[in-house]
Amino acid sequence: MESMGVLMTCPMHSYIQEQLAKRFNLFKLWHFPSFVAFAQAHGTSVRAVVASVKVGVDATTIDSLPNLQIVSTYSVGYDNIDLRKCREKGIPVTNTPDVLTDDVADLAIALALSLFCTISHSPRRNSAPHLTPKLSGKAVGIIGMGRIGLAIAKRAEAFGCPISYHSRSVKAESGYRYYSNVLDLAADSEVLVVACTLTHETRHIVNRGVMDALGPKGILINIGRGPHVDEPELVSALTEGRLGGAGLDVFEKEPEVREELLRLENVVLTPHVGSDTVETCMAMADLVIANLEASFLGKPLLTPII
Ligand SMILES: O=CC(=O)O
Repeated sequence: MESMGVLMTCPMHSYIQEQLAKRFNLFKLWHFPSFVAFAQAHGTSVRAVVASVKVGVDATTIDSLPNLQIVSTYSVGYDNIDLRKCREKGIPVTNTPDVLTDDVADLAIALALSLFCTISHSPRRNSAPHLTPKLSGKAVGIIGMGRIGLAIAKRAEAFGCPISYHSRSVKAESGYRYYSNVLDLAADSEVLVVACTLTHETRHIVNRGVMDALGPKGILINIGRGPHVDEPELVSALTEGRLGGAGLDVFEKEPEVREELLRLENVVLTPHVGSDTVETCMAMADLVIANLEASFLGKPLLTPII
């Protein structure tokens, strides 16, 4: 398959870059002065685009690659892929579900533990005694009860936390308490975790009202997407003490992080690294490659979104 043109939209981890380069005719978009320059020189050679959370695939890209037959994103989220355009052109899109679920759920718990137990800024031994609230037993509300939401719930259950959730539909088999309304979920939660897909409907699902309902002792954890949370409102709520704290892996305008968030004491931040473990990045890369190979061989795709 060495002749198959595969375009990477941005730098990714070394393993996926090496594996793609071994198997296909790999084009790295960032080595070209512009997309237009790339498309003029190589547009007709491209059979697949590999995207990531950093750089997705827009309608112009899809329209400029006449032989494109698959878009495969090295991520579970696909909010930065123009699905409407892909559907219109009959181009399938794949993502990397399941393989990263554990890592993202682990990070959600790590952020919560870090905030509650102030691990990340624990007092020096000889400073005044400083007590923190405990995580065990706190009421946890989860927005989104998909694979990742469920994995977070299982972990939080092990801490003795009662679990409630909001999602598009009731997941009766989960056995957790369902809220049709995020505001009510927040009011009854001490920790609110955002774990849903980013869509038009879930943009700013955590707004001022939700933050106020969570309250001055409440903790917000976001391992979903930055735009799920109204960030200026988050900064105000944290600064004014209307919200207890926030653990954030994602931000509204990545890779930028609001200056105010960096200065706040009741905040723990990680730079969108929810799936960045060695094992998971390899499994994600292998899944991207397996989808590309299936597409090139005319076989069924492993993890199609459309
Ligand atoms: O954010 C990470 C992903 O969507 O995989």
